[in-house]
Amino acid sequence: MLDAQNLTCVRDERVLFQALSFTVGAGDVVQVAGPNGAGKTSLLRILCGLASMEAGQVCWRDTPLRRDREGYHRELLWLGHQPGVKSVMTADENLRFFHADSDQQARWQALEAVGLVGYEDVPAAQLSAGQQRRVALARLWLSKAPLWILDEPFTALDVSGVEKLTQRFEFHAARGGMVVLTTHQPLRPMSCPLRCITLAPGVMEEGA
Ligand SMILES: Nc1ncnc2c1ncn2[C@@H]1O[C@H](COP(=O)(O)OP(=O)(O)OP(=O)(O)O)[C@@H](O)[C@H]1O
Repeated sequence: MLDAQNLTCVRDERVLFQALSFTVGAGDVVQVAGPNGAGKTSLLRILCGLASMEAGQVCWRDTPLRRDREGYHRELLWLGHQPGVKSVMTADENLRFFHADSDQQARWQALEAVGLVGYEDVPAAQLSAGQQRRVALARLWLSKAPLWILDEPFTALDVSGVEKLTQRFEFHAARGGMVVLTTHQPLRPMSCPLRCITLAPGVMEEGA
């Protein structure tokens, strides 16, 4: 469904990756790994159509992104490595901002799923770093997008937060969803196919 074809990315005259190809199919979870500066965020932003590349193309459902960006973005949920919440808004208002068609019950259930019962009406600025991250991640319980591209979603999460999120990935994949994520920590064995693409200077590997 998501098809990365011969991607080459150069930043500051340095080749981050070259002729990188892979596909992400229904039910796949793909981890992009590599040391700081290897190009993980750059790759994710290219996959989202948010950054340029020197060569290659990304296709979604056999169509190059440049031909139907709007259609692609309707099927994509992208969470960058910042907490991704608006600090003056409450947790509930943040979810309503991104999912205007959601009802309050669904939003509160999403907040409950990420362990934020009792924090629905608290401004994000008054939440801890991990709680702010959980507000952003609550979108994964509201979104109907089949493709999730997530940059370091585990950042600032405690052990229970990591486990809730991992279970959510398994749930999503079991329904034919797809997840592409970066993380510096190993993922536990999952009930769905998990692949790893490792970026490192001069190395590009794909492994199980
Ligand atoms: N817009 C840009 N302009 C110039 N250089 C950039 C740009 N974006 C990224 N880079 C450079 O590309 C390299 C890769 O950055 P990137 O953020 O993709 O790495 P990363 O693997 O996600 O790193 P980290 O694990 O630290 O998050 C870095 O050296 C960075 O300075």
